[in-house]
Amino acid sequence: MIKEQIVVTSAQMRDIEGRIFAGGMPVAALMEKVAGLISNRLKSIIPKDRTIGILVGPGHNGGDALVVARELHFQGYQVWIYQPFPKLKELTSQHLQYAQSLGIPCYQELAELPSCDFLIDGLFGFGLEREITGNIAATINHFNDWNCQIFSIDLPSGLHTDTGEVLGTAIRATHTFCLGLWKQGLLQEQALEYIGKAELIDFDIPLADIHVILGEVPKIKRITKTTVFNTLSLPLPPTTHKYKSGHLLLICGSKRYAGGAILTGLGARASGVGMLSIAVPESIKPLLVSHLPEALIIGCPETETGAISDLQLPPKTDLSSFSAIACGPGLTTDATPIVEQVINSEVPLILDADGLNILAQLGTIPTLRKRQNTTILTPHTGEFHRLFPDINYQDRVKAVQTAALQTGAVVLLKGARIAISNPEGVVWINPESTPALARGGSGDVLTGLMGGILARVVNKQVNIEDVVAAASWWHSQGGILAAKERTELGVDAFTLTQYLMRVLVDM
Ligand SMILES: NC(=O)C1=CN([C@@H]2O[C@H](COP(=O)(O)OP(=O)(O)OC[C@H]3O[C@@H](n4cnc5c(N)ncnc54)[C@H](OP(=O)(O)O)[C@@H]3O)[C@@H](O)[C@H]2O)[C@@H](O)CC1
Ligand SMILES: Nc1ncnc2c1ncn2[C@@H]1O[C@H](COP(=O)(O)OP(=O)(O)O)[C@@H](O)[C@H]1O
Ligand SMILES: [K+]
Repeated sequence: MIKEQIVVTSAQMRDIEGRIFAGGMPVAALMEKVAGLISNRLKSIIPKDRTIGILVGPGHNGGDALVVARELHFQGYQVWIYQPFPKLKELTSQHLQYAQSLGIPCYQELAELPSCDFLIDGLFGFGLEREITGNIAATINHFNDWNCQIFSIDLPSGLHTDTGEVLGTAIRATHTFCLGLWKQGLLQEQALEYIGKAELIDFDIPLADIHVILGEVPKIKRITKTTVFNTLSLPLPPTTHKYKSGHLLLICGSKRYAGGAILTGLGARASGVGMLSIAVPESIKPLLVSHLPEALIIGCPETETGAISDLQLPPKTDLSSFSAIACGPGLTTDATPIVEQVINSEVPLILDADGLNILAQLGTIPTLRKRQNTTILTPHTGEFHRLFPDINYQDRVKAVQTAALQTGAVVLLKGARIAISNPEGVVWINPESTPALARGGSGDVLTGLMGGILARVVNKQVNIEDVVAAASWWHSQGGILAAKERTELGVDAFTLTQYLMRVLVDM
């Protein structure tokens, strides 16, 4: 387990910190070390002739900020300190006293503050547990209106360390230096507008202490390139053949939503799956053949509305012939019997889009638990709400854990920060993405890609949540790469499919 993958709550961080101190590390020494690393990072970013305002809170986040102030002062920066609190923790108070003795200007009143080019936010860290109100709230809003870059220490002051919720108000940082281990709140969607560019400052927390608190395999993890690479099962064995690289059945599309089937197929193509079969209504079969000549397109009888009415598989084939099924994009809700049929099969199954809407209509979510094989559900927030109206998705990590526990499925909640949970509550969070993906059809691409990876590796002793994580990461990285080359407006879903392979090339 690498540190970049580990995610902690404030209680876990406090326990880990407690072990370090109990082991003999002096608190002041650790603060000195951490703040030294932050100062070095700032020196590499901020030119020497700039003025830096340091915002100091009552706890050790404020203490970190004061050590940073002192170090930057010695490096020749113009520094001032703003400290509005009547009472400080002892160590913080000592650092303030020393900064004052060095002649660093210290202010308690907003009105007295000189201007500056950069702000360092050391108001609150993981010790913030209640709403910020009154003067302090007004102060934070005031600094947000200064048009300058803000570097937050540990996390933007005002964010809940675990949920990323704004507690009253919060600093809108342009950069966040997360200390030691990733705090869960920084990976939650609602924190996104506040954290800017986030990076981890690794201050050598012993792995042994982490393992004692989080277990050998932590439950909540951040997806990294390494996770993905291990799951993709590369390089291919030299003697492989097409049926050893998985056979995916996609069930998707309707006369109304033919494009969704093409996009799902192109997503699956990018996965490198050995065999791809795509069941669609008969009337759109020629269209699919023209876009995916390598796939076996199964034209099915259709309803009057142009949805699949009967899954007519080729002779000598039944659902168990496939390594995995991905079902849903573009089906319309007229394909209800098909969704019931795949749920009743014993094949590893991904349900997306109308597959989920039908599931919600059927009201048979608990029957998913009876499935003998893997089930993966990939709702966006609207679909999630239809499926799980009683689950509050404000804390997305808790929400996916609850949904996975209820269904026995691996649940992926889409959005700017995808969260994935297996029924045991093992969570992956996708830490990087791009709003360029917020366009119709990009979810269809994800379903196809995930289906293909699942079919390829399902019999290779991989964890299913790792497969889902790998697909999410790959999909997001495709979006990021495409947006870099084509701008955020240039990433339509078809274009996205063309960038997926490039992600692997660059890996
Ligand atoms: N973990 C590590 O290994 C290391 C951690 N380090 C650093 O320590 C930070 C955590 O420090 P921390 O525990 O002192 O808490 P912190 O976030 O500074 O603030 C809590 C203070 O705020 C107050 N307060 C709370 N809510 C309030 C409100 N709404 N309005 C007003 N006041 C409020 C509360 O006082 P209270 O009134 O509750 O007594 C308390 O005094 C951490 O983020 C990191 O930067 C590094 O130095 C070394 C390595
Ligand atoms: N703001 C955003 N930032 C990053 N990714 C996003 C954002 N909004 C949506 N996405 C991603 O785009 C995809 C959209 O999927 P979905 O809503 O199912 O679209 P569709 O059904 O039209 O294909 C998901 O992978 C989702 O995580
Ligand atoms: K902070």
